[in-house]
Order: sequence, then C-alpha cells, then structure tokens
Amino acid sequence: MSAGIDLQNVSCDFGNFRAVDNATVAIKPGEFFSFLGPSGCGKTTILRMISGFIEPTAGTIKIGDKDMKGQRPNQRPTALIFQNLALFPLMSIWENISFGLEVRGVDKATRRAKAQALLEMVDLPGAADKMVSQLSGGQKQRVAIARALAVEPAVMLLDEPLSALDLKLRQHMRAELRAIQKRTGVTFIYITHDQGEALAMSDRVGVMSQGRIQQVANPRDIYNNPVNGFVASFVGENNIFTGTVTNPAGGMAGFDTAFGMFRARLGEQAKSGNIKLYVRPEHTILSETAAAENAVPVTVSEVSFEGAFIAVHGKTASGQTIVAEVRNDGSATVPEIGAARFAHFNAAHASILPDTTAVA
Ligand SMILES: Nc1ncnc2c1ncn2[C@@H]1O[C@H](COP(=O)(O)OP(=O)(O)OP(=O)(O)O)[C@@H](O)[C@H]1O
Repeated sequence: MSAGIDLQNVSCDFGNFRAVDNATVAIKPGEFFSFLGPSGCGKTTILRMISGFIEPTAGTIKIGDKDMKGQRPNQRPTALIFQNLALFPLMSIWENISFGLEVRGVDKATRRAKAQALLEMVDLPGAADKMVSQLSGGQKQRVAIARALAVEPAVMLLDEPLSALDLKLRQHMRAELRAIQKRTGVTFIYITHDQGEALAMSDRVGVMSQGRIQQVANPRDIYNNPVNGFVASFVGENNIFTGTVTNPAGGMAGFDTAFGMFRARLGEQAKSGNIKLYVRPEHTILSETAAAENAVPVTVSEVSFEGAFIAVHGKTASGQTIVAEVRNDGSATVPEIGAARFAHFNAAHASILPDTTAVA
C-alpha cells in the first residue's frame, strides 16, 4: 500500500518569516523522493506539514487524493522517522517493533509473526529476542524502520535518519534503505542536507533554498542539468566564469568572457539578469596545447590527491583558480606545479545559468 502526495502552492509562515514559499510538487505513489537543501531551507517544515504537526499558512496538501486539511497527525497514513530513534530500551526488539500493533489491540501471536516478517524485511532475521543495547547503530536504525512499517503507513517520512551514523555505516544504510523501500513499495519522503545521500537513494530529488523548491528532477538531471547556479553548486563543484551571452541559438550560446569567447549550453532560465557559466572539474581537461574552443591558459598551482581522483588547480593570469579532476586510474599524467597548461572543456558539458548561488 502506498499513496501519492500532492503539494499545491503550499506556504508556511512563522510570524513575518516565510519558511516555505509556494511549494508545488506531486510525489508519486511508491516513489523515493528526497528534499535536499542546506540547513534552514524549509525541509523539515515541509515534512511537518505533510505529517500534520503544522498546518500550512496557504495551499493544499493531499495524500492519496484526500485533502489533509484539519487531519491530525494520527489520522494521516504517515509514519515519521527521526535521527533520534526513541526505541524502548527495556523491551525486546520484537516488542519494540510491534508496539504500535499492541496499542491497536492486535493479539500477541499475530504481533510476533508480523515483527518477525518485518525483521526479515530489514535483514535482521535473528534479532527478535535481543535487547536494543545489543544492536549497532545501523541495526537500531533498521529496527526503527521496521517499527514504523508495522502500522502499515502509506507514506514514510524520514527526517535525516542517518545523520547520527558514521560515514561507512551511512553509506551502507543508503543501499539498505533503498532496498527496503523497493521491497515494501511504500512512498518514502526523505529529507537531507547531504547531496550524496539524496542522489544515491532517490527516484527524484527536490532541491530547496530559502523556502523555495528550486528544481525537481531525477538525480542525473539534478547533477547534469541543474536549472540554476544554486542547484549546480549545492550538488557538486564548479569552475565558474562571468561574461555575457551572445548569439543564442538551438539551446547553445556564445559567452563573452575576459578569457575570450566561450560556447556552452544555454540554460532555460538564463534569459536575463545575473548569469554565469558553470563547468564541473571532472569535465575540465588540462592539455599542453590550446583546444579549438573554450580554452584558458593556466599555470598549475596545486595538485591535491583525493584517492579516486587527483584535483589539479591551475591559476589564470588574472588569478582565477580553475580545477581539473584527473581520474586516478593511471590513464593521464599529472602535471608538475608550475607547468603551463590550457584548461578547456567541451561546450556540451558547460552551462550558462542564472547565478542564484546564495546558499541560505
Ligand atoms: N516553530 C518555528 N518558529 C519560528 N521559526 C521557525 C520555526 N520552525 C522553523 N523555523 C524557521 O524556518 C526556517 C526553516 O526551518 P526548517 O526546520 O524547515 O529548516 P531545515 O531545512 O529543515 O533545516 P535543518 O536541516 O537545519 O533542520 C528556519 O529559518 C527556521 O529557523
């Protein structure tokens, strides 16, 4: 069982402060959808409005086509999971999982069977009679998920549930959560400020800044085709150039910069105002001779070994740093500091976008 969630022009004011501004998004039944954005951008407020702990100041929230206006949290088909799990330490794991069923008067044998089925679902089949203190952080998180699933919510709302775990476990739990979501088919709405987490797990991501949803798209499009400088910068690194658009045609344009005329894709929202050219370091190439287009002379100023790749920093004559990432697979030679090179990029990998880089 799962349900879609429809937000139509939803806003939330706290006094004079608008925490969520005119959010419209349709989340599909069975979708893994993440709201991604920096601290304070309004993610938690959206989640609290969906779960019913706050009423929107304006707009409509529907879950499974039913308007949620006036519905209290316990009347909504949602379950909420936080970073702080609040498992009951004096109960066994299966009792923790089936607590919500006990409250609803379900008999013990049914509760036990259901808890066991859920433990298998979250890959902890032997944990039923253990106590909470005997489990690791990641295992506790899975028990919390099983407990939330026990009452058969149509929608799971997850508020940064992995942020208390260490890096390795967090990465492992990403795959686990995704697998659990696919197995259950329940709609997951996940909020996080960690772009790696959102991109790795989600069917679609809504990137937020200053109360506004900036872009809703699948992870590849968010990364490869960001609509503005905020999204481009929040989900990855960029070399950024200032300039002006010339001769736009067929989705491409010239971009007149201090380094000469570049060519790049013209973003749909880059019509006027403050616009810049964004290109990712992994799409920036260093070579000894100038490429036919989009080439900037630089002097190598820093070489930073990052493990899977090597970040080579070049400085232009005017002092701008341009970063090129070289994969650490032995296929490219890494230049020495002080070497003269040309940084260049393919026009198809560079985007002219509105510069809404203000990270809230
Ligand atoms: N009850 C409240 N009263 C007044 N302001 C609030 C209230 N709740 C949230 N805010 C403000 O609304 C804005 C959005 O808060 P929200 O908790 O939704 O952000 P967030 O994106 O979830 O951030 P974080 O990742 O830090 O939790 C913040 O500026 C916050 O200070």
